[in-house]
Amino acid sequence: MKIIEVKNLRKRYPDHLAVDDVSFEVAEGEIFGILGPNGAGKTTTVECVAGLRVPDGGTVRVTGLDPRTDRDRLRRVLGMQLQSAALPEKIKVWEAMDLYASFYPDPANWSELLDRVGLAGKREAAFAKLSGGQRQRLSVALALVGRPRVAVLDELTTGLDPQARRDTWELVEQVRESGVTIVLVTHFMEEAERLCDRLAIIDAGKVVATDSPAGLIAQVGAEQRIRFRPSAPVTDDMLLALPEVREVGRSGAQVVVSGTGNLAPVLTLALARHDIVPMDLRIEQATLDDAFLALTGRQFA
Ligand SMILES: Nc1ncnc2c1ncn2[C@@H]1O[C@H](COP(=O)(O)OP(=O)(O)OP(=O)(O)O)[C@@H](O)[C@H]1O
Repeated sequence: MKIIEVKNLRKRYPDHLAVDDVSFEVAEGEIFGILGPNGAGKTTTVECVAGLRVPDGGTVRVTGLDPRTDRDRLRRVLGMQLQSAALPEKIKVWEAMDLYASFYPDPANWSELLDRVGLAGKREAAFAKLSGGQRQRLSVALALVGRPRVAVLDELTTGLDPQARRDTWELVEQVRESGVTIVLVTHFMEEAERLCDRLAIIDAGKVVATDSPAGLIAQVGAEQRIRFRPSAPVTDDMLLALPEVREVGRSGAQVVVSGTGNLAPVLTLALARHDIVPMDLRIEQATLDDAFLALTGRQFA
């Protein structure tokens, strides 16, 4: 079932067309990414989805609700984590949770939620005293306190150190496992690749492509490169006979094979059939960066 449907969304600020033509659908239970460089229109898009901005064109439906006319009902199904949780410095963690819970008719048990996001020990701490990662965890808990079916997480890991970022990714996966559909706004390729089931790449207010991370990479025919040292001589012809292989190069004792599709398993199987072991095997996978470059003609800023 489609939990979110966005068709031909358009939003103009007085001096800037922020969202030109954005369409996508989010299925129940998935982690759907909205990936794009700074200023691409990601935040404006999700603000329209959450009913925080009124679009100039197009349609948005969230569980069938129109954010423009069903704001109250929408608030109960969609939880929004804002880009930088703007809480008063002195508010304590438990006070913030209690306050947000009071906005909903049937809130989650916020004490359990704090436990789930790893902040049980910080109940009495003031917002100002939390680390960046803890603030983000709190903002996720606040987005979940109304028991939403969809949580929109915007730039969740910006400014976090690598460990805090990984912890936050785990949290996002746990939230999804608990049955909440997630829309994840990010400008981190690695984050999108790691977490999202599917994603829309947005550039200059338009969707450039929508697919799974692997699908996007395959769509642009981005290549993988495999390097290895064969345990016995291997001919170029033998490798080029595999449909997945496009090019074979040599670098000293190393063979460098470029290609697409299931290159790695196909290649290792073919070598095994010839009793050749690929020593020091290294796979250089194409990434979403490569896909972005191929789709837009420029590097991801
Ligand atoms: N309230 C506003 N008034 C005028 N222009 C705005 C407003 N909000 C955003 N913009 C402009 O619209 C464009 C899209 O902004 P938006 O925040 O949606 O992009 P984004 O992809 O989320 O980028 P970022 O990751 O930097 O937030 C940008 O050029 C931005 O400067």
